[in-house]
Amino acid sequence: MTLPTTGGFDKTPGWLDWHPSPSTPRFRLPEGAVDAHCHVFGPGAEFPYAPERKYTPCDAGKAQLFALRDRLGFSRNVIVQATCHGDDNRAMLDACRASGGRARGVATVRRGITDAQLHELHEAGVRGVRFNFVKRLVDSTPRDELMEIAQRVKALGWHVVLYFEAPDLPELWDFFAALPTTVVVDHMGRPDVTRPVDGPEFALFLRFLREHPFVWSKVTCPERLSMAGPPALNGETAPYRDVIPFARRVVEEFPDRVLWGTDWPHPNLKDHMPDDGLLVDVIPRIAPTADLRQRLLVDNPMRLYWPETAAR
Ligand SMILES: O=C(O)c1cc(C(=O)O)oc(=O)c1
Repeated sequence: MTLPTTGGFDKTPGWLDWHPSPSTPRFRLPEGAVDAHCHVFGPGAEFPYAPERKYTPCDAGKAQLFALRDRLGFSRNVIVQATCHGDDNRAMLDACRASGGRARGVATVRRGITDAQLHELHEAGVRGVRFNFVKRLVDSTPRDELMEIAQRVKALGWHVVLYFEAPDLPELWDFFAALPTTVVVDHMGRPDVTRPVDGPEFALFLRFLREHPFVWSKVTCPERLSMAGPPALNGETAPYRDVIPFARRVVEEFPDRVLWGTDWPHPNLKDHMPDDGLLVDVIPRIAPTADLRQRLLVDNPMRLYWPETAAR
């Protein structure tokens, strides 16, 4: 068991480190399953955190990520650029390159990036860019710049990953709807799960998916969205009961446009750090049939990130 380092950086006060000894999941993942949302942090001594970051994490490097992948039973990872690295994609690219083709990436880029640099990212395994609208994580989201980037990456066959919170969807709707390529929403657009799953807020998110067939959703982060728990700790077999109906609704209505991921190493959790093995055991509760699980964990992420080898 290795404990996380920080590479000389001071962690944000109250920072929760990744779980040191996740349990082996009881649920057996289908062959070829993809963890389609995870991050690497540093290590800070090799890949320093960005000056403009809003938090300083513990290190969570590629070796730990690949060890977790193997322990949980995943075949592949999609590594999403974390905001603590700004638009310095080196840690994520290094992990993709070291994965032997088993990791693809989602980058953060700015307008000044050249075509040659974009091609370099593609060579390393990047297949998307992330636009972040969560105010506690980024300072600005210039829409003309984002639209320009979206147009450029469309030409490479990439998609756009969006991170926003449910109350902001009405205001962002038209901009999102105008994006020219496939769109993947992080963490179901962060619904308030104390509200009814049939209520107006989540209905708007479902309508957004229904009216825009190019929009996908990650059914991720019950540990982040849950208000009532119980947490995925100490062998709990039915954690995060309040989030399950939301994720299940999305999986059942849009089975070909959903992705699942661990969100390891779970940045900015305040309350508890989940046991990632127990988090994997949530999957059959949100995707109750083998067919839904095959699409969620294998077919959909393969189509988006490894289209050259996807079966269907
Ligand atoms: O909610 C968060 O704090 C969070 C942060 C990041 C990031 O810093 O990139 O990514 C996530 O998926 C979630």
